[in-house]
Amino acid sequence: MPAPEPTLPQSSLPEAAAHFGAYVLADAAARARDITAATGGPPGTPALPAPSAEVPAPSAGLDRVLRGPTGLGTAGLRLTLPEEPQAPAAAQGTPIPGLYHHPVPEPDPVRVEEVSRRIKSWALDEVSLYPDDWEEEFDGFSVGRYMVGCHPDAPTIDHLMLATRLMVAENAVDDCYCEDHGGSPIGLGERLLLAHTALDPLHTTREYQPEWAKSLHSDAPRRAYRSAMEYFAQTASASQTDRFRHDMARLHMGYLAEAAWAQQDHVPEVWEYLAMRQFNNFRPCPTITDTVGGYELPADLHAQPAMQKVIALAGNATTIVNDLYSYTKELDAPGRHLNLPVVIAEREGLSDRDAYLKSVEVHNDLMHDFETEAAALAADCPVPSVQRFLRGVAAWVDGNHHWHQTNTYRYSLPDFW
Ligand SMILES: CC(C)=CCC/C(C)=C(\C)COP(=O)(O)OP(=O)(O)O
Ligand SMILES: [Mg+2]
Repeated sequence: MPAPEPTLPQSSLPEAAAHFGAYVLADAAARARDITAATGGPPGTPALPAPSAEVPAPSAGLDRVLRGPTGLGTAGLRLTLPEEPQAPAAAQGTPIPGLYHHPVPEPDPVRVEEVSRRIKSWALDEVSLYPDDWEEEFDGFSVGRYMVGCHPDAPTIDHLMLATRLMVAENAVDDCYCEDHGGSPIGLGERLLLAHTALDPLHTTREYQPEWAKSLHSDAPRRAYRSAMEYFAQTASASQTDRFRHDMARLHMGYLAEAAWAQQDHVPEVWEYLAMRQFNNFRPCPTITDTVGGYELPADLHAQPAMQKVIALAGNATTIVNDLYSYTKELDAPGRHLNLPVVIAEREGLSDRDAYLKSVEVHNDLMHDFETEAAALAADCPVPSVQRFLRGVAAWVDGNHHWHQTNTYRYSLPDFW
C-alpha cells in the first residue's frame, strides 16, 4: 500500500498568493505576527503629496499600495515619522522637468541634526575617515538629510545611523578606490576584493588571520566598511546581514565593469550600460529598509522573483536619477565619465540634449514599471512585512529623488529647457 501523501501546510492567506508556496507564506505570516507585535502595530506608509504636475499621476489604487491610505481615520496606517516636522522648510533645487517623481516633505530637521552630529563623530573619531580639507565636501554631501529622508519609518536615531554609516562607507569606497579621491580602474579588483572581506570575513588559518584582521584598519574605506558592518550586523538578523553582503558583492561587480570600460576608453551599448548600472547601483540602500525600520522581510519572500524584479526596478530608477542629476558634475570631471545621457548620445548619435531627454524617458519607464510591479506584488502577497517593505522601498525612491533635487552643493541641472 503506498505511503500516505505528506500533508502540506496550507496558507492562511488568499488563494491569489498561492504561487508563493504554502511553506513560505505560512512561515512569513507567523513571522509577520511576531513583527507586528514587536513593533507595536501594522506598518504605515508615508503620507505624500500628489506627484508633480508635469508628469502623469499614478492611479489612486497604486498610490494607496505604495504610499498608504489617505482620508479621515487613516493617519495611523501611514508610514510617518514618530514626531512629524511641524513646519517643513521649502525644498531647494529644481526637479528635472518631465521627470516622474513624488515630492516629499523636507526631512525632520531634529532628526537630521542629530544624525549629522553623530555621523561626523563616527567619521572622525571612530574610523578617521577623511583629512581636514575634505570636511566641506563631507558636510555638503548632507548624508544626515539623505538618510532621514529615505527612511521615514525608522523607529530611532540608532536605526537611522545603521543606514547612514553604510552610506558614508559606500561613498568612501567609491571616492577613494574608484573615483575623485585617488581612485583608478587600475588595481581596482584587488582593492575591492580586500575591502569586501570587511563585509564578508576571511576565515583562514591562525597564521594568516591576524594579518588580514590588521588590514581592515589600513585605509579609510576598509575602516569604514568594517565598522559600519559591525554595527549593522549587531541589529540585523543573519539573513538580513547576508542579503546586504550579497548586494555589496553585486555593487563591486558593477564597479569592475565600469572600470574595465574606463580602462579601455570604451563606450558600451546602451543596454550593456544599463546592465552595468543595475549592479553599480543604489540597491544596497533600499534593501536594508526593513532593518532600518526595525522589522524583517523573511529571506524566502525577499528571494521571490517578483520581489527581486521590484527591487531591481527601484534600484535602477534611483540610479538613473543619479545619472541625470550628476550629469553636469560628471561632464566637468577629468576624462569621460559614463552616465546614461553620455552613452545614449554616443551610441545612438543623438545631441546631448536629446540624449538627456531620452534618458528622462528611460527613467520614467523604469519608475512606472517599478510601481506597477510593486502594486501587483502587494496585491498577490498580502503579508504585512511584504507590504511594509514595498512601502519602504518606495519611500527610499522618493527620498533619494528629493536629496538629489535639493543637493545644490553637489548637483546642478544642464541648460536644456
Ligand atoms: C551608496 C551606494 C551604494 C552607492 C553605490 C554606487 C554609487 C556611488 C552611485 C549609484 C552613485 O553614482 P555616482 O558614482 O555616479 O555618484 P555621483 O554622481 O558622483 O554622486
Ligand atoms: Mg553620477
